[in-house]
Amino acid sequence: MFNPDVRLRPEPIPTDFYQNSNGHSLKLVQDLVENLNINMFLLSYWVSTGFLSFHGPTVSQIAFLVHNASSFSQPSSTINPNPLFQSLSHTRASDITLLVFLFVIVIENKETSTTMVVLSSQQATLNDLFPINTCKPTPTTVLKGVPEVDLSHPDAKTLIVNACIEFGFFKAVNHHVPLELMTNLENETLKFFKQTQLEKEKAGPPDPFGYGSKSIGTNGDIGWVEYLLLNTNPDVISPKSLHLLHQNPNKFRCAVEEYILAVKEVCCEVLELMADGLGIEERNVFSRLVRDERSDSCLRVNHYTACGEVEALSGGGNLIGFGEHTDPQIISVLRSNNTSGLQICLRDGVSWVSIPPDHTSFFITVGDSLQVMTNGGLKSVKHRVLTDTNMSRLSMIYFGGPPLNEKLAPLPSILMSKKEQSLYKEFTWREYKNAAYKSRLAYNRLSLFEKKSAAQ
Ligand SMILES: C=C1C[C@]23C[C@@]1(O)CC[C@H]2[C@@]12CC[C@H](O)[C@@](C)(C(=O)O1)[C@H]2[C@@H]3C(=O)O
Ligand SMILES: O=C(O)CCC(=O)C(=O)O
Ligand SMILES: [Fe+2]
Repeated sequence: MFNPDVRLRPEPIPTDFYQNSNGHSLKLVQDLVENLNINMFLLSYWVSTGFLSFHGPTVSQIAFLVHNASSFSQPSSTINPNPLFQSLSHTRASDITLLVFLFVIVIENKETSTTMVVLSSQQATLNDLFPINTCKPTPTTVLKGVPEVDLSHPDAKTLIVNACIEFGFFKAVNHHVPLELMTNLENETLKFFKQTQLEKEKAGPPDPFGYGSKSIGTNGDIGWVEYLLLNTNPDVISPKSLHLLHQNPNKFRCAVEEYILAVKEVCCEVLELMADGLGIEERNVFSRLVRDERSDSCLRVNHYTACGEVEALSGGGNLIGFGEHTDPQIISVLRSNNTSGLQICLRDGVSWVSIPPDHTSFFITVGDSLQVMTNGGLKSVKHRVLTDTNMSRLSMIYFGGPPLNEKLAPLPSILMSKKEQSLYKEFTWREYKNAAYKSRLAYNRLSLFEKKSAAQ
């Protein structure tokens, strides 16, 4: 972690303060320090912020300082920026005329209280340095037969179960949530995202709730995304979520609350249809967990700005907005604007297909907890988001989760009717969530809870 004394000293960086690993980069740093009047404070601010682009009338060069987010636990919002920083505005990558990339690794020596900045090669390309991965520029396969279920259709329960067995995913139409309610939240959150970076960061860093940018979770995952993560239960609402709701205009709060009420209903309706479709007598076996007043559900709003020139610079592939993962909860209910980007992985485990967006519908994904409760009958679906070059994507996802103390294990009725052995150990949602939040996005978290003998 950064030494706060060093961080706050507004002095030029002494030349011997940084070292380069290969003899190329020193001049670049000197140029940056001299031409841009960068002082120690500012450099530290960038580093602890993790990723920042800037421009200004007197600034002829633009720098991206990139680091592995997991190496810094110092929250950027605790740093009081100096006036120089305030005069620099956050800018979209596509506004940038000249890019200079630095890869900065800060090594702190606790004994001597010194910090060394090691810079990678000046010649390094974006591909070498940019930590947001890209996908190979291969033609995208669009899933033609996206399973679509009219929630009011008499066969909905069977169609849902079939889609969840085949894809772990389906599109829900005829859900009775007014479009206006969805666009209202979309517009209110867009107002939030349009604020300056400094303003937005007052609601961060995510703990996991709050505003986050580029860093996803706390284990080094990075994507071309900024987001708001809120927990939805008023009784267990985190101080960060509360602060966000109260700091922002009333309209924002109403939009969030109204949306949560409506989307929770959709979530429970789908879960009841699923239980029915699986032949489970207790229709509310899944939905009661989400309806429970202690339910640990949350709402996430992801904003993926168009990646423009950064994409071109990165070799033409799409930037990863949100890397591949499964959602740990029971099911997730996703609604997005009409910008594409969502992809799911087919059951072969290797083919990725794009899901055409539909701003009037919900997309439902099976989460890990449902996989456990159905003993693997319904499997959680790997999904990811790639950014669009020209259009921003805004998505809001409701993650229906059980109460923290809820024990998760395959349902006895499923084991009996299918004459199966349990594939999973019993664990509480708290235990699973803790393990999940310690893992990287792409990690197969359920493997930690599989019964080894049954899995073989
Ligand atoms: C890298 C991570 C982000 C995440 C927590 C985790 O350690 C692994 C699971 C991630 C995920 C995916 C679905 C949801 O977006 C999320 C809120 C969740 O419950 O699990 C995120 C977590 C997060 O962003 O903190
Ligand atoms: O933003 C999206 O469309 C999906 C993001 C996602 O999968 C998540 O937040 O867990
Ligand atoms: Fe997800």
